[in-house]
Amino acid sequence: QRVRGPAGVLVARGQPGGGPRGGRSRRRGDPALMRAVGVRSQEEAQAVDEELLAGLSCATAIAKVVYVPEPPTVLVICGPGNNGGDGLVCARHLKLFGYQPTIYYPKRPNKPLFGALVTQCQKMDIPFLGEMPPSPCLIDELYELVVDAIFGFSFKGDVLGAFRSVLSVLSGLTVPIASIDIPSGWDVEKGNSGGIQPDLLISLTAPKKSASHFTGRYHYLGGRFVPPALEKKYQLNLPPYPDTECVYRLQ
Ligand SMILES: NC(=O)C1=CN([C@@H]2O[C@H](COP(=O)(O)OP(=O)(O)OC[C@H]3O[C@@H](n4cnc5c(N)ncnc54)[C@H](OP(=O)(O)O)[C@@H]3O)[C@@H](O)[C@H]2O)[C@@H](O)CC1
Ligand SMILES: [K+]
Repeated sequence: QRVRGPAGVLVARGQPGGGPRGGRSRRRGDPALMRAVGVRSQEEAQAVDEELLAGLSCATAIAKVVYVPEPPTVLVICGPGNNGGDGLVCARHLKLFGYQPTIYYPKRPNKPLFGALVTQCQKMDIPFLGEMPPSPCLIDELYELVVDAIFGFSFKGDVLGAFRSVLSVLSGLTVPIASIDIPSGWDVEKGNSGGIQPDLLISLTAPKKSASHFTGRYHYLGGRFVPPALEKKYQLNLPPYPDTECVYRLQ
């Protein structure tokens, strides 16, 4: 029997990520099991899958750029929405790729998906910081890379609340920043010339208009999950991902 594992791939039950092993076998349609697992609408299931695949794309793009020295220590800063969720998934895959991620996740939404993503990171022994390192030089000293998973395409206006000071620390960094989908604090369409300037941008699904203001060295497209009908409807003209790759280098 095959079930959906943590990375959104199909795995055999009893294999890592494949659910309960051994013990009393459960018959199909067991109501207790259904209650424990929870049921998802088609739309929710698709959104979960996309989030998981988006996070894998981000970790893959970072691994392709290969930041040295080894083993690279990475600070992953996660925001309150799905961009933050992508950061959690990215951190987990970075750990599997041999990196040493640490997560700062100060504003956690009360939704089961995000709770599950945190648990998965904890099970991988990824540490969570209680406080943001207060100065850019402390981050420069402790980490080789910062992953910006704070805000994505739903960000609007000026940065409000606690992330204002987080972004002000990030704008003083010497170590490179990898931004997921959109550099945080940038207007989704117009960018932000005074904001953070990432070295790597991983655009998900399709680059947003603000990507034309990106001046860093590496730009990848990730999230190979767009159905052909949707690509046609929105005229996305996505590039051909080679072989089984989940990322495509645009710059
Ligand atoms: N097909 C898809 O959907 C896919 C989506 N994907 C990923 O999801 C990302 C979009 O996620 P998202 O829509 O959850 O919102 P996101 O940008 O993470 O943050 C919203 C949060 O920010 C807050 N906030 C807003 N403005 C603010 C301000 N000025 N100052 C301070 N806070 C502000 C806002 O607060 P609120 O307005 O609710 O109070 C809310 O809490 C997308 O970029 C990509 O990474 C991929 O996984 C693949 C497929
Ligand atoms: K971001």
